[in-house]
Amino acid sequence: MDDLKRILNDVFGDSSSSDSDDVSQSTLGWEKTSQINGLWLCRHFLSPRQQSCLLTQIQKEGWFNESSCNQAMRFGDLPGWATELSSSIYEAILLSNLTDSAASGGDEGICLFPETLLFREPLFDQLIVNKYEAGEGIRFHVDLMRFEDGIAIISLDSSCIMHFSQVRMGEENQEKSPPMNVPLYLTPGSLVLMWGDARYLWEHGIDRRPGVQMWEGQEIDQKRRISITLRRLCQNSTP
Ligand SMILES: O=C(O)CCC(=O)C(=O)O
Ligand SMILES: [Fe+2]
Repeated sequence: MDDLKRILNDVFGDSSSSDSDDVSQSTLGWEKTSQINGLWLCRHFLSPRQQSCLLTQIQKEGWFNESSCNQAMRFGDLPGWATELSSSIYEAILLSNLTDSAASGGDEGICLFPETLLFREPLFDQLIVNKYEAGEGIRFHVDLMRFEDGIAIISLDSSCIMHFSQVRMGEENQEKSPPMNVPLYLTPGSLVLMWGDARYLWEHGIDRRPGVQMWEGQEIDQKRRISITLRRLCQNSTP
């Protein structure tokens, strides 16, 4: 129990400290997307204070000083704040596996992140920070094969809908039925974990053109959005 408390304090701070808006164990819930294996969302992974700390760190990097620059990439040694973020993700998964019986048990269908991925070292060695202005998104894609399985995405600043669409294997299938499309509502401070089917058999994309970002009949207010994607390069790949 003491170990759990220590991990909780390491990840989210001491609940008796003044940072009372930080997310605590009781609010850290994981949602599984029922249609897609290997896709998990933790809606309240970062508190507002943690989000603004991260945004300050990103601003300090100076990557987006030029308005024409909307993406920064790092390989190998990541900035300290990204390494800390990676540790928080690791510890949050480990903790949830320990405390939430629904997420444990080693069955890949219901586990948050397979242990073979969780216990690799380092967990992540590649970072992409994307900056999207209102109306900007990212086309449907499967992340490049030079990255291993097991990807984490943090959303900051503005909400969006990420859509997942089944990868089409052959033309024959394409004529039969439209691909299944699954929307995922990403709020600031949320964490997405993507592995297995979600990483290889589904494309993901974000279309933020006016009129497209609809959720429960309402259009989402589009502002600047920052995302942090953490991945690991395949061992035989060069950056
Ligand atoms: O911005 C996002 O939330 C996703 C980014 C992404 O899919 C990528 O960089 O491959
Ligand atoms: Fe991606």
